[in-house]
Amino acid sequence: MFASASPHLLFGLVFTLAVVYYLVNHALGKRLPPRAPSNIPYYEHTRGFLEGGERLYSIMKVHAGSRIPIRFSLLGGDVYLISSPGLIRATLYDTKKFVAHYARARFIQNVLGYSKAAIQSIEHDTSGSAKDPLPGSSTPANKRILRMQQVSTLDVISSKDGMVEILHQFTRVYDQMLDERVGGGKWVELPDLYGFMRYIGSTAVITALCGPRLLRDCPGFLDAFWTFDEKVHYLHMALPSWLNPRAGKARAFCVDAITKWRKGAVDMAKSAPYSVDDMWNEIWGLKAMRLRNEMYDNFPEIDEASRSGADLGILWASNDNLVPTIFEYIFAILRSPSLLARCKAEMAHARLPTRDPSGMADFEPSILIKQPLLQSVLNEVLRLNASSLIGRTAREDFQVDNYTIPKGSMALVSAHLEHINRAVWEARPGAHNHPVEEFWPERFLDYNSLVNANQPPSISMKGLDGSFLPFGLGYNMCPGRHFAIRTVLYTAAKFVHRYEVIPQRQFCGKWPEPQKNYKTFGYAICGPANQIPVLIRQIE
Ligand code: HEM
Repeated sequence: MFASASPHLLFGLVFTLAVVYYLVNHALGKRLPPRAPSNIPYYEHTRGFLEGGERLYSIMKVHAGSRIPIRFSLLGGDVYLISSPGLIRATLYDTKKFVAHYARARFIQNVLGYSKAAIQSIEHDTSGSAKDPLPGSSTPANKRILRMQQVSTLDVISSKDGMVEILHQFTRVYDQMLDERVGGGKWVELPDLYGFMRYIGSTAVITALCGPRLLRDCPGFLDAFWTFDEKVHYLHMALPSWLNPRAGKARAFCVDAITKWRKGAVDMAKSAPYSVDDMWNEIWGLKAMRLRNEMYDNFPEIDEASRSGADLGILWASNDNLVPTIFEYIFAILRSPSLLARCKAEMAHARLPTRDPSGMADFEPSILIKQPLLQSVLNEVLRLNASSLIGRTAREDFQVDNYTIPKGSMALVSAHLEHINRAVWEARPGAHNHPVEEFWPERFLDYNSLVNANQPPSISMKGLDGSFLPFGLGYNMCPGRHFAIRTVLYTAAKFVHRYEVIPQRQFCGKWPEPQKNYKTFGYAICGPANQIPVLIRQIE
């Protein structure tokens, strides 16, 4: 009875709220942006946002290149899709007009399971995360949680020392696991290259951030983590847990494991003192994880489960984009022998004298990131696969031509839609023969400014401000981007030098055409839809 009555009640309530909202805005004379057409108003778009994946992709993709905001009416309120480079710059660069933390708060409450009391500490902080509080904020310094999160966590991750340490820990674990599983020179069958890389990659990222204990003490963590990852869009809509019990169960499993891990760290730190200068140790992993725990001690209203939910958020943000990007990058160059050869030639500039007794090739990340083709391929992989919806909240009414996005509304920017805007991408020099759907490794190279034909082309991002945004834009853009870019290039350089990989027989020796998995559309890099069975052997 309850099960059948409650959706109708919910629908009735939300419908009434939506009508009131519309009438109030109309009475105030505001002209809202046009509503995205739908066959069944409210239901169709709500369903798209709920189900996420292909359905969400299909209701959004028709608006690629729109020059005015589009309104999606959901049960629960409107959201505005912002498109076109100028509007995107206005939305994402100006933190006085649009702020990130209300969208983040909604995410951590619904997806990460923050308690109501804990979420209030964020909602009541009107000061923003920058050093200087936002104008008009009266939040006292000791309640500036957004700023404290920035300093304890995001600044450490994005600092040079932090980045170097995470990269070091990541590659140490990654290489060791590759060695154990596919080292030794014999052909090894892998039923799915992506599944294999996802397992190794997420083990390495989580160890780099939390040290070895979390995964060692909780062997089921990775399975639960990737199930949670698939359900993020569902949790975000805050529907009753009985509608999708797997989502809540996967999150609860991860949160419990993180709580045990953090309690273990606090206990161990009492008997095995560490240096506060340690950027990484086995107790806490990266310094940021210790600092954020100390920070939460200032906020008694943030209970243990909420702290663990927030830590789960850091693990999610660091894995869900990076891990599929490493795969997509390696897969893109493995599939084309000529591209592989050209990438290897650029990787050679960064090759270091071998330090490893096994003779394993080593590379200098700071040189890899300067190689034009390697960068162009990475940008092209990100262009085609990034799918994040970047959320901001309007602090004041935002006027676009005759339309108003009302104060307090949620604005969304879709990285993917901007990345397939023909008006921008196909107008770039040399791109008229390369439609936006095509993977064109040279898309970001500038052949036009070459003085002579022997000179290698350089990378060009000209005209792309507001159009290329795999890591977001502005003050709140991804703090892990420097680490991510180095990690992808470094891991790929080692992988393609050390291993030979061939597709298994069902593809008759040919690589399958990449098929995208849209399940995580809106949140993360879209990985492959199908399993890719391969044979792999160590050659160096
Ligand atoms: C290819 C890899 C990655 C991509 C494409 C990516 C993309 C993004 C995007 C689009 C955002 C939202 C930015 C905005 O709102 O403007 C974001 C936020 C974030 N990313 Fe990344 N990311 C990647 C890797 C990483 C890594 C490796 C880490 C950690 C080591 C990380 C940590 C974070 C965190 C903590 C946030 C939230 C920041 C905040 O709350 O302000 N990301 N990322």
